[in-house]
Amino acid sequence: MTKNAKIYVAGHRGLVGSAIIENLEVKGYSNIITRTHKQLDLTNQVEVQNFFNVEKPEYVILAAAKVGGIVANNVYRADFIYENLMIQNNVIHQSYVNGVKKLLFLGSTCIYPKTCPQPMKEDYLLTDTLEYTNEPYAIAKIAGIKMCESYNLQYGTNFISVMPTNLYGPNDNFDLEKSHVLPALIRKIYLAKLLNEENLKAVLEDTGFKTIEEAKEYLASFGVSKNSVEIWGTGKPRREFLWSKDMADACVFLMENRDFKDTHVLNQKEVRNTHINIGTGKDISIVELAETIKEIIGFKGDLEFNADKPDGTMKKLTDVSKLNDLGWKYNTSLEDGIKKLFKWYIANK
Ligand SMILES: NC(=O)C1=CN([C@@H]2O[C@H](COP(=O)(O)OP(=O)(O)OC[C@H]3O[C@@H](n4cnc5c(N)ncnc54)[C@H](OP(=O)(O)O)[C@@H]3O)[C@@H](O)[C@H]2O)C=CC1
Ligand SMILES: C[C@H]1O[C@H](OP(=O)(O)OP(=O)(O)OC[C@H]2O[C@@H](n3cnc4c(=O)[nH]c(N)nc43)[C@H](O)[C@@H]2O)[C@@H](O)[C@@H](O)C1=O
Repeated sequence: MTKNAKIYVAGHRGLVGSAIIENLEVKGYSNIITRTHKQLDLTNQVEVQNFFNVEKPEYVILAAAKVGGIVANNVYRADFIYENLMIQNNVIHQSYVNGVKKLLFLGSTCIYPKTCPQPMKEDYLLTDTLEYTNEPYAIAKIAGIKMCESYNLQYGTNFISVMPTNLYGPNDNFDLEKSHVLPALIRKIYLAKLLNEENLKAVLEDTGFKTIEEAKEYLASFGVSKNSVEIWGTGKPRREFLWSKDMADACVFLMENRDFKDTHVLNQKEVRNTHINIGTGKDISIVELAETIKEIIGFKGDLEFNADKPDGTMKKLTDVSKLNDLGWKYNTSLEDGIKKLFKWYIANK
């Protein structure tokens, strides 16, 4: 990629897209194009076709998607499969039609089987059944990988699929129902601390309610009170977390250094080199994560585990040897990342 190459970053206001824009700008890329969801609905085939016809991007980073935590995935199952399939079908196909030189598609580690051997190697894709809570989303993501693979094989395109582990960072979603665990716990534990300190003005500012009774009732429905915070599930599942800016650095590194034109077929049926994991290679239990966040925020109350909420996959740890062998490693420790995100939340909420 030359520094003035025309690069379209889809989903530039999101957690991943915003980090990718920042990384590209720091590295000197000067011709980045973006559209908000309102300006260009990527589920709309005609709008996407017109956009590509007019703009003719040379490179595409597809970070736009319907994204959410375990409960959002489980409840809004139809939206997750429909919107993700439509977005990726439109963008990947128009990238082929318009001669895009390289496209990066973002999948997720939920594409691997529910009881996958750990750490999860790229080759474990489609070796067993998926975790049910996020099956529609995972199936859409697998379709995206297979679409890139198929276009590479049939049309000689250079479409790269990456499978990032659980991400967190600036512009994360802090919604108490729909977000992922890390931002959810930062916000819940912070609000419990504010209640505990009787800092009611800050509670109202954060929640947007007019009266403290309304705010307390709302927070109680998510298990947040001055003495305790509810943690979904048993706390036993293990997750691997990567700081979004490290993830963005890995994506740009791959755009600059990796060709997926060499996707190849083994024995006429087995395909290798279709996607690559992005992670740290280190995991932590949800109990340990909650304790760490509690310590960083300075909340003295209890953590209460609600086993009526889903645990999801019990362990998701990526094998990152492929990426490490290419010369990329993560930078930010989980503790530093949580401190930075808490600071970001206070400044931007
Ligand atoms: N967050 C995580 O832990 C992980 C994320 N990923 C993947 O990374 C990618 C980015 O996720 P993340 O940054 O977290 O998600 P966010 O929800 O933070 O951002 C998603 C972006 O997509 C845009 N978008 C959604 N629907 C449409 C649409 N129909 N048309 C146009 N734009 C749309 C949104 O635009 P707007 O803001 O304008 O609504 C938003 O900018 C996804 O593919 C996701 O699967 C993979 C692994 C983990
Ligand atoms: C990125 C990834 O994200 C999702 O999968 P997930 O890893 O299960 O994501 P999660 O962050 O929501 O939960 C992780 C664990 O944490 C527990 N947990 C405790 N307390 C809260 C809590 O308050 N909120 C949330 N969200 N989870 C909580 C929760 O019960 C679970 O055991 C998928 O959408 C999937 O498709 C995907 O790709």
